[in-house]
Formats: sequence, structure tokens, C-alpha cells
Amino acid sequence: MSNLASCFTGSQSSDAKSVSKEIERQLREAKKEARSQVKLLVLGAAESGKSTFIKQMRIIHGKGYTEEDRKSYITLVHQNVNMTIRTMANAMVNLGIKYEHETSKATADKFSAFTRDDETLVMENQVTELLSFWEDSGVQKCYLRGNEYHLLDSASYYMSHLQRITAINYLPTLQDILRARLPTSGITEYLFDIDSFIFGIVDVGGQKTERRKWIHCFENVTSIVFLAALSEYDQTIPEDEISQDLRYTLGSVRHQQTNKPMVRTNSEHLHIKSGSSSPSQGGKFGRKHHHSLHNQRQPPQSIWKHQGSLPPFPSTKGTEKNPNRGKTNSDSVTAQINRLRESCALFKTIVNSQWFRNTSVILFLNKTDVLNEKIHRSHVCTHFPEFTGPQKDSVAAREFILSKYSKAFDSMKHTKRTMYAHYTCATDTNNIRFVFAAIKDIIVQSYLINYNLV
Ligand SMILES: Nc1nc2c(ncn2[C@@H]2O[C@H](COP(=O)(O)OP(=O)(O)OP(=O)(O)O)[C@@H](O)[C@H]2O)c(=O)[nH]1
Ligand SMILES: [Mg+2]
Repeated sequence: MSNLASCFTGSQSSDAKSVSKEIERQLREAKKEARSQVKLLVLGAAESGKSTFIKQMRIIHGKGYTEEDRKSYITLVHQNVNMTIRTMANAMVNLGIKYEHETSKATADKFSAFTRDDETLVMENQVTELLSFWEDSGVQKCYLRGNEYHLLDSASYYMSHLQRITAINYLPTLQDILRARLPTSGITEYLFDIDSFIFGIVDVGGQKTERRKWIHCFENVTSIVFLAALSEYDQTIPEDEISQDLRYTLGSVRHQQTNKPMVRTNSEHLHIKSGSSSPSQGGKFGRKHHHSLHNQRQPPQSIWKHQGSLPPFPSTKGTEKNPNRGKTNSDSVTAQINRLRESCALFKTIVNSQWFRNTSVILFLNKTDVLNEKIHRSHVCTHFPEFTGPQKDSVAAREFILSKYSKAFDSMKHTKRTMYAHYTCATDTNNIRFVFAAIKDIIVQSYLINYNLV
């Protein structure tokens, strides 16, 4: 400012020009600084679809996926196929299901012998054998009981595209990339230039060992996007994972409330901490791309608003056991904590945190497609006796699930703010394009309010 003041004392026109230049420079700097501060934190339990949402951001508002990027997914897609077969082979034994054909058992034994490390590319000449395994009536029965063990959400998708993905010149499509599963480790911020604002969108891992790192990115958050899978109402997770995890999260938050923040995040930096959710998720800075819309533009299936207030400290009451679940002998279902209950408890912890008193909360009730598929064979009331709605009705089911999150949000007592909920399908680009267009204004509004710009 002193530089500027001294400029005013001069009478020459060159001085006036430099004043004007300096002001412009300062304005540019101020704008740049302000633009870097829209921070969207994407949270949720493991496999809820956080990284898939960010892949969509890259497709819709970022640089997309080049041929090289797409090639880098070949191995992951094949690993997903390998893992599907191994998981199902295991589950066949654990659930005591018999194969229809002996040859299917031989295929299962062959793939079960692979360890995670020596998973190889699935060859074109294995397609007939794998298709016959997949079509085995015993394997299909096992697939329909996928909620009793840990089966990848994209299992059926990849098994139905075996011919294409094992071809010698296979190049993964955008849908193949969106369907690929790789658990996120660490915290990564991706920058996107959207409508003259820089959005820093932060991806975290949702698994128990990952959640303890979340605290490192709790500062200066404009909005939280919390992802919850609608399809997890009939699935379970190991009990020790969640209790330990929530305790840690709570402990960390309490620590942060009484001490200085452990880590200061710098919103100018693209990468807060190493770790990526995909082989080529890199290329963090997404310039604005205009992609033509497909012909059927899907509206968000529902938009819901809710007012609530915030209590002084979060509680973990949502982590109750599901009384209706009997134990199976599947090793991945050793303890019976319902995933929906656990996700609601996590949501409650987050929205109750003092860190997010002034942060707008956007809830994505994700995997509408998976819910629609499974609702015909898996009844909500089997897992939630309090559900009195009709069976095989996905609308009743999702409204019931929304009411659970609404109740968790309602637990807030001290501040007023709004929660926005959307039903989403993170693998559907048009759906996410439309939903994001709707939430973008809310996020910008929150940002402007937080910085007293409106
Ligand atoms: N069918 C379907 N699959 C989905 C949807 N959203 C995500 N998935 C799939 O679910 C799996 C898990 O999604 P991710 O995006 O990796 O989940 P995440 O929340 O990032 O998981 P972590 O990184 O472990 O916390 C992937 O295989 C996705 O393709 C959806 O709406 N429908
Ligand atoms: Mg992830």
C-alpha cells in the first residue's frame, strides 16, 4: 500500500499508469486468493462412491481421460475381474453352495490359487471358461447372496463385458473407469475451474484405517458432500472396525477443539498428502471442458432440504448392532454391524463436529441403480424392523433411508443450517452433471457467506 501511496505523489501520466497497473495486479491477486478458497470435502464410508464422484468431476469439469489415462486402467479392471472370481469361489465354500458343473469348480480352484499379488491379465482364451463359471446356476445363487460377503459392486458389470475387456486391443471406456474399484489411501485435493471459481475437491479414504487422517483436511471447508450408499441396508461390516474408528475420530476432534490444529492445509496446494484413488486420477487441475449432453438428461431423482441445529459434541449412538442379522460362516461377515447404521453414525459424527458449524452439508444417497436391482430380492424390514413400507419398492426404501440421515442431522441443537440431499448414481455422468449443477450454487453461496462477500 505504501508503494501505491508514493505513486500518487507523482504527476506524470506514466505514474498514473503504474498506479492503475498496480491496482489491477492487486485485484488479480485478491481474486486469485479468493478463488482458491472454495473447498469441497467429500466424505463417507468405504465404497460409498467418493472417488467415483471425483472421476465424474474430472469428466465433466476437468481434463477428462486421454487414451494414455484409459490404458492405465487395464490392469485395475482385470484385477477387479480376478478378485470377483476369487471372492465368489470363497463365498461358494463359505455359504455351502454347490456348483452346477464340475468345470466351474475347477475354474474356481484355479483362480483361488492366485494371490492378490500374482493376479494376471485375464486372457481372451479364458473368456469361455469364465463365462461358463459366471453362468453356473450355483454361482448365480451365490451372486444373489452378495450381501452376505464382500462382493465388488461392479462384479456383474465386468463379468458381462468379459469379451470386450479381454480383447487384445482393449481400451477401457469411461464407464469401465467409473466402475473400477481401488480403495483410496491418503488425502488428495483436486482443483477444478468451474464458473470462475476454483473448486478444491478433497477425496479421502473411507476405510477404518483411513478415517483417522480426515482431521487433517477439516480446516476452511466450504461444503461437505457426504456420500452414503443406498444399497448397503442389507450389508454388514466387522464390528471392531467401526467402534475403534469412531472412537479415534471423536478423540481427534476433541483434541482439535482444545489444541491448535495438527496440520494446516494450504488451499493453493493441489496435493495435501500423497495417495490416489486411481491409476491416473492425477492431473489435478481441471480446466473447464464443455461436453455435449446426452439426449436424455436425467433430473436428480429428488432434492430435499432440511433445517437443523448443532449440539456441542457428537455422539456415537448410531452404531448399534443389527438384531436381525444371524451370523453366516463367511469370513468377511464376522461381526454384525449393519453398514447403513454405521454410515448414519459416521454422518452424525461429522455434522455434529464443531469444525463444520458453518459448513453447508450436501448428502448424496448414492447407488440408486444398485438399490433398484436388489430391492426385489432383499427386504428392508428384514434388516430394519421399524420399516413398515411396502416391500420391493425402491422409492419407499430410499425415503426410509433418507429419514435415517435426516434424524442424524436433526440431532444438531445449537446452530441453524441447511442440509441438501440428492439421490444419485455416481456411475451415471448425466445424473452427476445435473446434480452438481444444482449443488454448485449452494456451495458458492456458502463460500460467499463465509467470507462476508454477500
Ligand atoms: N452401480 C454403481 N456402482 C457405483 C456407484 N457409485 C460407486 N460405485 C462403484 O462402487 C465402487 C466403490 O466406489 P469408490 O468411488 O471407489 O468408493 P469410495 O467411497 O471412494 O471408497 P474408499 O476410497 O474406499 O473410501 C466402485 O467400483 C464404483 O464403481 C453407483 O452409483 N452405482
Ligand atoms: Mg475412494
